[in-house]
Amino acid sequence: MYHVKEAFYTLQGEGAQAGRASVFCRFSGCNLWSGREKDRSSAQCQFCDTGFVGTDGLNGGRFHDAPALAQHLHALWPDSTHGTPYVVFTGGEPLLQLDNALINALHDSGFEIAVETNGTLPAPEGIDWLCVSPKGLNSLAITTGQELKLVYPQDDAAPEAFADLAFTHFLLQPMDTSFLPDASAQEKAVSQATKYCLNHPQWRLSMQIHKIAGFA
Ligand SMILES: C[S@@+](CC[C@H](N)C(=O)[O-])C[C@H]1O[C@@H](n2cnc3c(N)ncnc32)[C@H](O)[C@@H]1O
Ligand SMILES: Nc1nc2[nH]cc(C(=O)O)c2c(=O)[nH]1
Ligand code: SF4
Ligand SMILES: [Mg+2]
Repeated sequence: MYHVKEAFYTLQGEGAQAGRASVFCRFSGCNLWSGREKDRSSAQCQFCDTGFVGTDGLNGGRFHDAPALAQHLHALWPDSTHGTPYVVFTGGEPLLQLDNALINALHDSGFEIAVETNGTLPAPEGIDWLCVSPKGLNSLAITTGQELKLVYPQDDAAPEAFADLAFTHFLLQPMDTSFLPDASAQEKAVSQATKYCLNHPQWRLSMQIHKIAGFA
């Protein structure tokens, strides 16, 4: 059984694939936060910008098997004659639920598969684009992939700790603090990330373009 908070068709807003048409599948649940505000200050990840509790979002629900979820996601892709269908599994933490059966079912229906993960859990084989986004002191179970996208700044996770890992792309994403107690940290995060990328050209700036442009 797969628990999906929401699923929708949009443009990837972050990272090296920003701007690409994508079906997003947001799984319910995370291993670093319950998703409840009362637990945020004691969570292992405290800056999350996402709601992932339950299955009540747009196109969300409980799916009994991989073919059922694959069919549900395929129906959200608008045009099977042009371009390669692209699905982004996110959450919550998608590696709590994504398995070989679902990867095979999506590949069978022609999808290229991307994953956004906190990197603390092992990944199944067959993911085409793996984006790891480290969270504080939580140790990484995944140290290779296409993209290392670090939310910046984080007290316990400096870019230097990840710069030698085997990723193709390295991105710094300014922390969105607009919903946190210190909302004014936002502007500072953008200027600090910009400065870091200028001084360390291995790293690229990742702005969250869906928030700037106002889409999901
Ligand atoms: C909501 S997470 C879900 C996937 C996975 N649990 C993870 O943390 O990578 C999706 C992406 O949003 C990023 N993110 C979460 N909160 C953020 C914030 N306040 N500002 C900027 N990026 C954030 C995460 O680092 C991750 O790259
Ligand atoms: N457009 C858009 N791009 C995204 N990239 C990563 C997202 C996420 O929440 O994982 C996200 C999202 O929620 N929306
Ligand atoms: S690990 Fe990802 S989904 Fe979990 S709380 Fe942190 S940002 Fe949110
Ligand atoms: Mg998001």
